[in-house]
Amino acid sequence: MKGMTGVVLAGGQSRRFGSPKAFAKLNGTYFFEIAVEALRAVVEDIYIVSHPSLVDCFRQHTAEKVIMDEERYRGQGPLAGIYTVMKESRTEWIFVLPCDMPYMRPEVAVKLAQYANEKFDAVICAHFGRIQPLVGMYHRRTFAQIEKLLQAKDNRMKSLLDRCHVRYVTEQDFWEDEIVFRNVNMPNEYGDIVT
Ligand SMILES: Nc1nc2c(ncn2[C@@H]2O[C@H](COP(=O)(O)OP(=O)(O)OP(=O)(O)O)[C@@H](O)[C@H]2O)c(=O)[nH]1
Ligand SMILES: [Mg+2]
Repeated sequence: MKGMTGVVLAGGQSRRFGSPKAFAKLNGTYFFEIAVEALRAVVEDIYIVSHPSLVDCFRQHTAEKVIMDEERYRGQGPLAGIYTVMKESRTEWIFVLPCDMPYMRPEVAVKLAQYANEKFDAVICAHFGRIQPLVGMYHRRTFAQIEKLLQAKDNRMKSLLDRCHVRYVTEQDFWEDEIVFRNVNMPNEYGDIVT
């Protein structure tokens, strides 16, 4: 879709996982590639936003753009990643996915993208009663608010959503298997994942 930039959030430390989650594999595919493939179904331009220790590794494994969280907000979590890509890109919307949802599918991105609507600041998956702030679209007009939160060291995605006009997309809008929203935190959570 024109007017939308894709973002793979991959700047976490994977402390609980023990090795970089972006490079864990499901059925032979790196986790980050699963997110890239899902985004590719809806956007032309994709950024992987990570931290200095992983940039070289990403560049060896992908032709996508790889950038680092803006230095002044580094370590402040996904909000810093979103901020960085909004600064780098020009589109009205950015479509965010985390690098640790290996069951994510392109169809989810396609269906969610249909809910992009100028009336809202953010359009976020909230299937089965669980808000997924890292599976959704953020309008550029949220940039100033994001910056304000980062400056105040309030890094919670919830703080941003509380200050935005959000369209929560649920199973009543489109049905999806619960599994697609599973995010991996520990190495032994699921049997089919290879670290
Ligand atoms: N760009 C960016 N992404 C982040 C940052 N912190 C977390 N993420 C990403 O946000 C998603 C969810 O984060 P977590 O589940 O906490 O992953 P994590 O921080 O790597 O793992 P832990 O160290 O165990 O908390 C993952 O895709 C992370 O890579 C950050 O500071 N910058
Ligand atoms: Mg974390």
